[in-house]
Amino acid sequence: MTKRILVFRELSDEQLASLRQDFSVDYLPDTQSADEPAFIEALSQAHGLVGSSLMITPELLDQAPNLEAIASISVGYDNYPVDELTRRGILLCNTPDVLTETTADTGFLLIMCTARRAIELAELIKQGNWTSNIGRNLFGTDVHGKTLGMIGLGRIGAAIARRGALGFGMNILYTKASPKPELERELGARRLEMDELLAEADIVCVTVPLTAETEKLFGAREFSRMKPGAIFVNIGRGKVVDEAAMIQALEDGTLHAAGLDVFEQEPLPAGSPLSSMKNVVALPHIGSATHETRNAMAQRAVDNIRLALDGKRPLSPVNDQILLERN
Ligand SMILES: NC(=O)C1=CN([C@@H]2O[C@H](COP(=O)(O)OP(=O)(O)OC[C@H]3O[C@@H](n4cnc5c(N)ncnc54)[C@H](OP(=O)(O)O)[C@@H]3O)[C@@H](O)[C@H]2O)C=CC1
Ligand SMILES: O=CC(=O)O
Repeated sequence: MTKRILVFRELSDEQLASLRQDFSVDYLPDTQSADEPAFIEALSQAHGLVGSSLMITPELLDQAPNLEAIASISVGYDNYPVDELTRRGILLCNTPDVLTETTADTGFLLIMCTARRAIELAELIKQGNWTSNIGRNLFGTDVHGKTLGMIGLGRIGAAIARRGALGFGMNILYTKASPKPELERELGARRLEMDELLAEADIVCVTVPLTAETEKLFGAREFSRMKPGAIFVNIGRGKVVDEAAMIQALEDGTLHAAGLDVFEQEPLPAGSPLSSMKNVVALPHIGSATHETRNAMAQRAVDNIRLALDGKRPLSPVNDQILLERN
């Protein structure tokens, strides 16, 4: 029997053709919500799913009696009910590593743009308002030589810290990660308690995944413990931060500026104060959004789903206890 795959994000022609050689493929790359009838119809037949960003609920899984594997085109998997997938024997795969450096570039872009007020000052020119020399009121702050506090020091966190330490001579602090002796040697990184890090860091950068433990990890209390003039960057997930508390901290000056690629609700709702605050650089979740990296992520997902549906070990399984139980 030919297995069916529902692909709900764009793949290259070559990737799609390679899947079509061996599987029956339903291709719905423009799916915006898992409620769409065409998606539900294809889901009811699917043995495999390939896509990203849809909230997959247990109720939705009830409508997928044949489902064996999901290949997410993302490294984060907070939109999947992992325990429920495992209970049902459905293998979940993600795309670690291939997006690490690109996402770290975006993290550093946020650090640079926020500290040097690059977007705000570029707008000055676009709006025809560069009429005299820039004065102190528009100066930024240095990045080189400053202290970078990493919340999470996994793949992406380490890649950002490396840019900071080796490229910009920054001091690296970290918390919310197990000890990393190699990075401590390579980068001179120091592991501190959260409050100690907040008191020392000039720039705080969030790279932890969204989990039950990290949800609203950052709130009014944490912002109030940051150094005056410090900058906050979030490249992890929006819900790790209490967004209302962050807006309040930005408004009352507790927090100097923020660089954000992720938000509590995405797309950012029209009218969110974050879309118009001068001391905020907000990007539309573009951490990994380059041609090269999105293609590599899609290829990883294609490879993962093929291996999983062939009964082999995928390249990057999330709930690989299923594979152990099978053997
Ligand atoms: N903005 C964007 O476009 C993108 C955002 N992301 C986000 O970045 C996150 C991190 O990716 P990546 O660096 O590859 O992941 P890793 O798993 O390599 O790193 C996660 C880091 O967070 C730490 N951590 C702290 N608390 C927890 C917890 N409760 N559960 C799990 N980890 C915890 C880990 O600690 P330890 O070192 O002890 O394991 C680790 O240092 C993704 O999950 C995703 O949410 C990813 C890609 C693009
Ligand atoms: O947010 C992106 C991801 O890959 O996770």
